[in-house]
Amino acid sequence: MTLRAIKYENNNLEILDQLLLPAHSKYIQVKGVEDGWKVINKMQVRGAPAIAIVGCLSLAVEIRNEKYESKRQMRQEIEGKLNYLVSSRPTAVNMKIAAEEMLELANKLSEDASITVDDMKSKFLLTIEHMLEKDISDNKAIGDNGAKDILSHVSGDSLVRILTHCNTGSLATAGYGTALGVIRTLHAMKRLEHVYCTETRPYNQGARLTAYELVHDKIPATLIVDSMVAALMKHRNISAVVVGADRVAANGDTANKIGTYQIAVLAKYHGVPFYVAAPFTSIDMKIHGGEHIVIEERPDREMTHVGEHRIAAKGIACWNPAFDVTPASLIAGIITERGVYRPDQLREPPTH
Ligand SMILES: CSC[C@H]1O[C@H](OP(=O)(O)O)[C@H](O)[C@@H]1O
Repeated sequence: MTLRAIKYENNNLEILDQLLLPAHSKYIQVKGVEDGWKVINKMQVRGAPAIAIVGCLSLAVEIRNEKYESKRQMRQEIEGKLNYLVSSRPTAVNMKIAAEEMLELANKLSEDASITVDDMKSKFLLTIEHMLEKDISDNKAIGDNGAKDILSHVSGDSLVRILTHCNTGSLATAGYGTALGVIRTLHAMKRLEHVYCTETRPYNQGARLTAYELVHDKIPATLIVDSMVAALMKHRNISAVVVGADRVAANGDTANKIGTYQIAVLAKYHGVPFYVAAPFTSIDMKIHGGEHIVIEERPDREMTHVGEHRIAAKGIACWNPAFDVTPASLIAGIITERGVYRPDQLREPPTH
């Protein structure tokens, strides 16, 4: 049974409530855009690609049974709902890119005199539904491209040891995953000796979600605390670090889960190649560099409590940025569905 963060059948949208994992596996229904905004903002569903897919599917669920007077009215309502969904979380670019693309489609359809308002709705809904299968095929291509590049830097048929951070698997996407997709492919090729996954405080995507996926898939793995990364690189022969991305700027600077930047610095110090795995739906060509990426700050309670249990002294001030930016200079390769690129190749990827 494959792990699914998102279930969408017969216009019924459900998401796996990731705040309850790994103890409880419970799906909750998303009945429209308001629900979509809430489950994304609360991080019941999270992960850059999954955010865009759930956001757009929540729009699909909402508009499917709506009656519109005209294509113009439909387009105007779509724009307002898409802008609302983009506001649910500011750092990952996928929802913003999806909203721009869906609005461009709505404009094109509303200006096409040869189609009716019902034609416009069905074409619009089909495009959203296609996001699910496209994300999975992108992730499998990322897995293949990443595994091939990592193995090209090791001798013979030796096995590799990979460190990853946060969760970038089936629980962050429509399925298979980005960085975890590379790990799944290496495992399928029987070239993966071991995975190390960080706990990823304070939301614990690594301990609660990545460990859950790795155990589910029976992939040999060890959980480490975030502060163990330097010791791990010193004492274990890590072949590569592979992480995901929430927003890659045009120069390759990458915003990803908090803690990624310090792992990249340690990888540079220890001579370990550091890869970012991300589909082009996570690459923001409209911003030059990482200094323009808005970093979401989350509630103090996500640091001071684990569930209902307080672990930090009452009254202490907290700083809880959910992401940090890794400069392109620390990134060996950006693994995409189209190939693996050096950061400076993103603007004009080489044609292989
Ligand atoms: C393929 S998921 C990309 C990215 O999203 C995660 O952030 P969050 O759990 O806050 O949504 C994490 O940064 C992953 O690397």
